Amino acid sequence: MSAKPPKADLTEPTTGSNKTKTARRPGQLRVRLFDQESAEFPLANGSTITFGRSRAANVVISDQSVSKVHFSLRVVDGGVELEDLGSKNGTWYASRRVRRLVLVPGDKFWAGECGVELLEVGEVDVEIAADTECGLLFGESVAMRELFAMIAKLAPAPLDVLVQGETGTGKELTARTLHDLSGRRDQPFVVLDCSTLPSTLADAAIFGFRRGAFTGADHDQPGLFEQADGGTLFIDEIGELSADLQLKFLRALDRRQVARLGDAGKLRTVDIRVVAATNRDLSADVRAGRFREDLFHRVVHASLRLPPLRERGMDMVALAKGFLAALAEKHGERITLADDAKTLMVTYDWPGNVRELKHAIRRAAFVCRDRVIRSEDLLLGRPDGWGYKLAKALDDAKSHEYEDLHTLVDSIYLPTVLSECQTISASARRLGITRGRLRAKLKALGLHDASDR
Ligand SMILES: Nc1ncnc2c1ncn2[C@@H]1O[C@H](COP(=O)(O)OP(=O)(O)OP(=O)(O)O)[C@@H](O)[C@H]1O
Repeated sequence: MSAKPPKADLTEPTTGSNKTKTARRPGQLRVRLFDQESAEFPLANGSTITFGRSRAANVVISDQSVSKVHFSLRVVDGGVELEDLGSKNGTWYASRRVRRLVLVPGDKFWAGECGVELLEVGEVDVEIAADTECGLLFGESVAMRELFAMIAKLAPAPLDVLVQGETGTGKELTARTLHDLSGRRDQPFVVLDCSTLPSTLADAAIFGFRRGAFTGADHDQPGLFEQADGGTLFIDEIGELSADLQLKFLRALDRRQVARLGDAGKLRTVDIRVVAATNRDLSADVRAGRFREDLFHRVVHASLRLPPLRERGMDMVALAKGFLAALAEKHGERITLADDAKTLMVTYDWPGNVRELKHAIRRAAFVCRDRVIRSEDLLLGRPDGWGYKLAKALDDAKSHEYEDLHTLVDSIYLPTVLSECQTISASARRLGITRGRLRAKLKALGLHDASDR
């Protein structure tokens, strides 16, 4: 079986500059396992090093009291984060069992009975983009601009790319940017989302079918691989692929050929560049036998890691201003951020990353007073709050349009206000609208009962 690389993209990118600068960031950990020489471990931007007794760990410790994958170290703001990965004998610091802790050089801890000392966090020079924008992505932090420099290099290269990052960090936007900055930009960008593929329809959707291949197949239909011919196939959530599909993908990607259902004899050659994304640690899945190693190597010619928002310096504030500017452009209302809102944003964890920020800012823009967003308008970290429900509803509805958002805000926020204020008058006062207007809104939402109050 011959592996055919994707077509070389020789044309120059249309947007995004390749100008770079140099910056310094933490890039090396020096650690000593007790009774051993110290060892140095290089760190890619934001990456994690795992330690344990088995080969599944990045650093193997041969000590029976240490679990297979016992703990990890990762550079964060202000030190090195130690995380116990569910070990049997525990991770101990100052005689206390810990799950997560930020260490500074000189700190010692125990993994089971094995002592570990963090000696030094070394800095390295990295190349960062001079620009704070890269295609569709925005970021001022060193972490993001290091990524932009890498995207600018990889986009025109004939390489398949794996994009890793937590949910909402911008993986799809990155894939789109890789496409837009490549020579394939005038060709299709096709999305194949493995997490929403119903297994019964998966084969037909991905590989296409021939008329008569199954009941209801009344025409010939090319699958997603063929639809992406000449362009980019974005395989989202590739870690969710079933074992059966992993094998079929491997064959298709290896040969760069597909056969439609009911037409097995006819192989169709496709010229695609694959960009895959996952929020899982795919190499850990490979080590654990959940993901095929051969498929992993087939789709990972190069990989990009999107840092979580909490590791992007002050980017959340700059991004929030960008989202507000976009709203102002569309609706003519200029809304600003109060200092306490900025402080909250910088200290908050952002588990939903940029998506959570975007929703938080948009809904705050609706409910804030005097066109200023204050910390209480952001409703962060309150899973019981209407804001959280709204973010979830928005995600479910995949609706990002202002008008839809407006209705969604009303449908979730208004009943909450009503139940808190009890009467129409008090609710209208709280919302700063007339009783008549509130009644009309409730009626439009079909909330007649509530409007009777
Ligand atoms: N750096 C960025 N600049 C501007 N907008 C961004 C950035 N990153 C993400 N976004 C916005 O955040 C939202 C989530 O982005 P995207 O869908 O690309 O994330 P994802 O990592 O693919 O999410 P998931 O894992 O849940 O599929 C989108 O609305 C996107 O426009």
